[in-house]
Amino acid sequence: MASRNQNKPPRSPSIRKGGAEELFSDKRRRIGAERIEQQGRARPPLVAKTDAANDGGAAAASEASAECGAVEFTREEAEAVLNWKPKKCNPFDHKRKLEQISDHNKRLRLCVRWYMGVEEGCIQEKEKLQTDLESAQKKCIDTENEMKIKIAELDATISNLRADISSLEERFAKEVSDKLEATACYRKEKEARSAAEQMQASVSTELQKVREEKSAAEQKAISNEDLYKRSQEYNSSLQEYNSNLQSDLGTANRERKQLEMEKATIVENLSNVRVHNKALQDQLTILKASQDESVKQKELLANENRCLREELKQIKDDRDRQQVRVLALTGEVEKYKENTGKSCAQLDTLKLRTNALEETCSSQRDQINMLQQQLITEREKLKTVDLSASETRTLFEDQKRIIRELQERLAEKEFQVIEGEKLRKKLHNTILELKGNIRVFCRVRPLLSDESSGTDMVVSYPTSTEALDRGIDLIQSGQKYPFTFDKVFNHEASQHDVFIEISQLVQSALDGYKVCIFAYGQTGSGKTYTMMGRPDAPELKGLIPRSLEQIFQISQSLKDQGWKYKMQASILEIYNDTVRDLLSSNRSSGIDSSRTENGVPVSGKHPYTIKLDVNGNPYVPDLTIVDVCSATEISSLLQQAAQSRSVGSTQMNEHSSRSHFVFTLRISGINERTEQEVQGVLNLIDLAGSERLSRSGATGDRLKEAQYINKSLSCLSDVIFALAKKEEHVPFRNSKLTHLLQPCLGGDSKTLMFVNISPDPSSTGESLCSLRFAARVNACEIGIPRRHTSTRSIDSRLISG
Ligand SMILES: Nc1ncnc2c1ncn2[C@@H]1O[C@H](COP(=O)(O)OP(=O)(O)OP(=O)(O)O)[C@@H](O)[C@H]1O
Repeated sequence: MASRNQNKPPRSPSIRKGGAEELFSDKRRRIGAERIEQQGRARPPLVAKTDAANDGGAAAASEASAECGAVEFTREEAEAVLNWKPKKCNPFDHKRKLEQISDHNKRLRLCVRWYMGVEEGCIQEKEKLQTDLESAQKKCIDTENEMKIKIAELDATISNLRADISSLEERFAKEVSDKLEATACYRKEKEARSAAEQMQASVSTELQKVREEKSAAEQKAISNEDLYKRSQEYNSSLQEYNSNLQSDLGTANRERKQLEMEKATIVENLSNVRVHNKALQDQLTILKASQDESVKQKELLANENRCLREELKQIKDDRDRQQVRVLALTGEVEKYKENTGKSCAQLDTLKLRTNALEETCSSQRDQINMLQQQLITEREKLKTVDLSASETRTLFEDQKRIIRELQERLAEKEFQVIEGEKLRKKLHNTILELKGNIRVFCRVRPLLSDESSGTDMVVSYPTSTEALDRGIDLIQSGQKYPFTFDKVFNHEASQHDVFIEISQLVQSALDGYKVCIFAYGQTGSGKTYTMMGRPDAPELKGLIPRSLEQIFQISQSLKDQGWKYKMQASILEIYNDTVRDLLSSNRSSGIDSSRTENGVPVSGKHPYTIKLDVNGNPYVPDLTIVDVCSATEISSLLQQAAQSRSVGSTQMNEHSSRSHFVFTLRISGINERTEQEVQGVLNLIDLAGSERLSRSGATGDRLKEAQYINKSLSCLSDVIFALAKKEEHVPFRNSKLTHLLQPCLGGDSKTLMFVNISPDPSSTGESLCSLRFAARVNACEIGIPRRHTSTRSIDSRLISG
């Protein structure tokens, strides 16, 4: 405050002490006073002065000038000075006006001076306040720093307090443990005290007894003393009595002796009493010593008891304090217990669940361990298996690669095979075409046992290179008739040799061509032997069973190339241009001899006719067609057909050789890989035996029969000839044989005719006719013009012989 007072702005002497602050405080007081005045109390500040100035005029001005620098203005006063207006007076009273104005100027000067002084004071005050502010800020910063330091100190204190709290807690825990120990100690001490009290009580009891005994001994000693006194009195009385009685010496001596004896007894008794008394005295002394000792012990115990009581009191105080704390802690503990009570239940359930889970976990852990062991072993196994698998995989990859290569090679080979098969078919067909779609083989059977060869050879075989195995010379009446065919089998040719030559045609049937093999020749020339052979001897099997066996063998082998074949067989015979189903189940019993067709008994059901389907191919309605899968089935069918044929012949009283036997196998092949389809037909025909009518001598039905055979054979040759020449008009279709075989004879069809020759000299004419017929068929294929102008001429020649 002293420094503040030193910084007071300079004031005019008229200004009261207190500086600008006091000025402002005065001003504030004044403004406050004005407010109070406005509220009720009127203050006549400078108004009176102003009025006085206004009214006083020059006097006021002079007064103001006299008090220059000592005038204070309020705001209103200053405003009044600033807003001063000259009073209305006589407009011509200039002197008065001038006085008023000069007075006002003086007041203005005073006011300005005052204001400047106030402003200067304000500036100083401002500077001072600034200084104070800076110092206050500095103080503030200092205080802040101090506060920070104090905060740090407080933090340290807090940490110390926390450490203290922790130490106190530790101490509390220690004290609790001490308390427990003290409680245990107290309990022990209590027990010791109770034991001591009991001991004290027993000692007190003993002491009381001793005291009682002492008192009893004292009374006894008193009584003994009384007795002694009385005894002494009695002795004295006795002495007096002795003295009295001395006179009576004798008696008295006796009495004295007696008395002495009594006295000795009494003395003895007295000594005994004394001894007893001494013993009692000793006992009393001992008891006193014991009492003293007991008293000392009692004092010691009392002191100890006192100490223990003090300690107990302290312990009790401690205990009370601890109990207060314990109560507080117990309250907290109760709260905790309340909180923990719920948690305990949850904890129990959780414990139960945890136990259960732990049990599960332990069992699962065991399982996991076991499984891990298994896993380890399995992993080891897996490793070994992986190794072997990788090796196997490598091998597998190699094998796969090899398989792929092999598959590629296989596909390539299959493609090559297919292409080769196509090529083979093409070449095979080309070869056959080159050989001729219509070929003629000649077979000469050996002489039978009942036939005589005679001296002249009927048949000879040219040995020239170009005619070797192809030429045959027939000698009749010394004249040699040379013929050339595609192949000539002499009498030594076996069935196998013959089949080798025709096996290619069988292959053609599987390739989808129509193949027709038939045997032509005179009766007994060996047609049936060639076609059917002898069923009892396998090596003598004919072309039909051999061809069918080959068909099934090849079809089986072609399965690998994707070919699937369906075979359907039918067997019929044509007798006198009447068709007979040889596989019909009612064939044997169904012949009604009363019903005939062309003189032939026919089935009771109906005669078999040949019709054309939508493609123009002939078929026989109701003909038995059997699906066949093996050559065995075929052989059984052939047996059935042979049986039906012989039964039919017997019933008709005809020989089976006079009917045409036609075995037809329709082959449907499909290749799913190459999507190829083939439809082949294999016709194996054993024609009826031709004969020279002139020589046979047949008449009636037999003649008609022979005429039919020759006619049908002539028709067949004509049809073959016409088809080979691709003539539009095919003659002689009225024969059921040609009608049935026509689709198998033209175009790409393969036709093979066996001409069977008998070496019997008696049938040389028939052989010549057969050879000529075969030569005509052979000639049409190779383009040789017919040597005969008309088939009729041949027929007529055949018929005329
Ligand atoms: N190549 C041959 N080797 C041995 N014996 C044969 C040969 N050809 C035919 N024969 C025998 O000749 C006899 C007549 O043969 P086969 O019955 O086959 O003649 P065919 O032409 O069928 O007569 P048909 O026209 O009357 O039926 C039979 O006993 C047959 O065994």
